[in-house]
Amino acid sequence: MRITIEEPAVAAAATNGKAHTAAAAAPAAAPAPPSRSATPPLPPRPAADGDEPSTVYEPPLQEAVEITNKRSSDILHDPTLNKGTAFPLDERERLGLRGLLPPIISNMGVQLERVMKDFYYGLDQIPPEEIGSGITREMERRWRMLQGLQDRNETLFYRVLVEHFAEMAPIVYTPTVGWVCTNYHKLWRRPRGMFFSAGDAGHMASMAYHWPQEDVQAIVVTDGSRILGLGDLGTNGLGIPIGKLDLYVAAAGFHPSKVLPCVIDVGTNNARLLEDPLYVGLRQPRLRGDAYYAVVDEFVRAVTSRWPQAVLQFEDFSIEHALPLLERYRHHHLVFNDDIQGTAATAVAGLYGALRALGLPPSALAQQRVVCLGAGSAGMGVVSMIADAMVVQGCTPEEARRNFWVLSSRGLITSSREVIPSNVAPFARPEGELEGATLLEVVRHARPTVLLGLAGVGRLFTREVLEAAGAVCERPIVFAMSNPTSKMECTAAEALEATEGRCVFASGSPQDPFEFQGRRREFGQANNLFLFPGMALGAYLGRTGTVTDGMFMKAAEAIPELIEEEDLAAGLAYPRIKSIRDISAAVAAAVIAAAHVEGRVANANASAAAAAGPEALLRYVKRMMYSPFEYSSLAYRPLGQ
Ligand SMILES: NC(=O)c1ccc[n+]([C@@H]2O[C@H](COP(=O)([O-])OP(=O)(O)OC[C@H]3O[C@@H](n4cnc5c(N)ncnc54)[C@H](O)[C@@H]3O)[C@@H](O)[C@H]2O)c1
Ligand SMILES: O=C(O)C[C@H](O)C(=O)O
Ligand SMILES: [Mg+2]
Repeated sequence: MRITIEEPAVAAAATNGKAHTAAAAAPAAAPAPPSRSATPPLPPRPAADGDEPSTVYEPPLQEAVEITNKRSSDILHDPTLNKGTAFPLDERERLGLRGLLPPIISNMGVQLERVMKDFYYGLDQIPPEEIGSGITREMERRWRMLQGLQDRNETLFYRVLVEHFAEMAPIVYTPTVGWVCTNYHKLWRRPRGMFFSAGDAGHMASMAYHWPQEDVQAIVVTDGSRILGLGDLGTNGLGIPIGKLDLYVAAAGFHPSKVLPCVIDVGTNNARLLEDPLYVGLRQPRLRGDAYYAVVDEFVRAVTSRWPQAVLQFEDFSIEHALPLLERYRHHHLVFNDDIQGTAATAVAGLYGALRALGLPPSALAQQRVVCLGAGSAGMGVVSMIADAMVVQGCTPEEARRNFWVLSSRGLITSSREVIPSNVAPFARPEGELEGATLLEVVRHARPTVLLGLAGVGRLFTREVLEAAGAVCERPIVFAMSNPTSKMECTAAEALEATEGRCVFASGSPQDPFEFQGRRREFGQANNLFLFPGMALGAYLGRTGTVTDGMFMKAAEAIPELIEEEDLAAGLAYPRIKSIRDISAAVAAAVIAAAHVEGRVANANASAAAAAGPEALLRYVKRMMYSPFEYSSLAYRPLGQ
């Protein structure tokens, strides 16, 4: 319900000194006569049918004051009340909107500019060519269409997404989501998720209560500092948690109303965004050091106090903060870092899958020689977990470490380098072994069986590198894991051509099948989408308190079991993503089983299911998953009607 107060414009002019609304700016009317009583005179009664015409009725000018008893998202979803990014701070505070809108308060002129740029669609948005050859205008159109559906009817949106996951994941998720984040401030329609910023210090705990859902089970948060391989996109990075949580619902059966995408805006160092009048994030350089951690700590306290059972996934934090934040919270909170841990488990799963495809047992992992391009959050997470998996397969930690050659932007890392981060040091090659060597030199020298790309730069697996990999190994495993498509180390076609079709290839961003040497070739997607939805579901259902390395290891081992025999014969290292719900259920069950062995399952039902054995546990997980295949009833109906 809404109450509209209409006041004579002169009153507004008297208090404010100048007319400041569209209505008040209309041509001036004669001032009302001074009143002798304390109550203002009633306006003349409008003429009614049958009245003698006397004077022309002149309605008082209206000041646009509207008082509403609606709050928070109900206001944003009421088109007559909504002002989008133009809500001033006092209204944001009084109406429970703080946190539901980006931190910048725009005026209508900026909003108008955004609309007009969109009206001349495509003239201002970054052309898809710049984001990557994988994104076409048709993909943009499909993204807009699906987003409209999600805003109107989430049940139908998720039904469509579940039924057509393989076609639609590349639209709502990687790689199209990279284009969405780059253009987020230009595509802006209505907010989804929450915005916490450095300007909200001291307010975050109360802001969490502005979110209308009492029961939030999963939160994905970014600070926008390393969005895919696209760098610092500031508040625009919120597109990534939104895409990840779309997969939480579609792939793992979280209820759509119980997931919460968040961005922590501590500024951006992206000059293009800072100069763009349409940018909706804080216009300041990124906070660092103690000031940065104070903001993230307050955010974590705010959301974990309001929703203590929720799983919190950290996503796309730059190398400076990704590992320190994980270490800061992982021992006391239900958190994980998808880029470090989810990617690592995905790579281990893919290697087990590739070995199966090559007809080798899991124990063969311990004999692989691995060259990893990229020593960042993802690269070192992957290398460390593969080494742990090699130990599971029978070698000593020292033997495992000798199987790796890791390169950063300065080439091969050896212990003769002056500064080596502590998580990289165990994998530095011995002093004197080709410090700073190029990838090509390293491939020729190390004779790898596995080539991993996690540098986020694009096309570093050149034809020469791939030919060398094919020359030193009969069936090299090549995973070009950087995202989005433009940052992949090589395409599937490049890998196959350079190795005469012998390599087992997978990539972080999807690759279409094609004919090669008279045979249709398809490829696995080495993307953490195999891990994070099921990991979160298992941790949430189990109420596991924390997320351990053991839970990730068991999740990784569960995935290759699900590759179909005919797909193994065709050289696929991963199961097909059309089976993503079964895969996520299996991952969740593996996670609960591992946590059960570690004595961490606090939910009695999950614990009993784990105790009853793998089949009972999988059945329990599947029954707990939300399905968008039926609308739920919003009116009471006796059973059977
Ligand atoms: N497929 C997946 O599931 C998945 C998961 C996580 C991250 N990624 C992708 O991995 C990439 C890296 O992510 P990150 O979080 O590790 O980033 P990061 O910034 O932490 O690390 C990047 C690393 O690449 C190295 N590097 C940069 N240029 C290089 C060059 N020319 N040669 C060799 N190394 C170079 C840097 O030195 C650094 O070690 C991104 O593109 C991201 O999208 C993919
Ligand atoms: O988002 C993805 O597609 C995978 C991964 O988390 C990444 O950062 O690239
Ligand atoms: Mg990521």
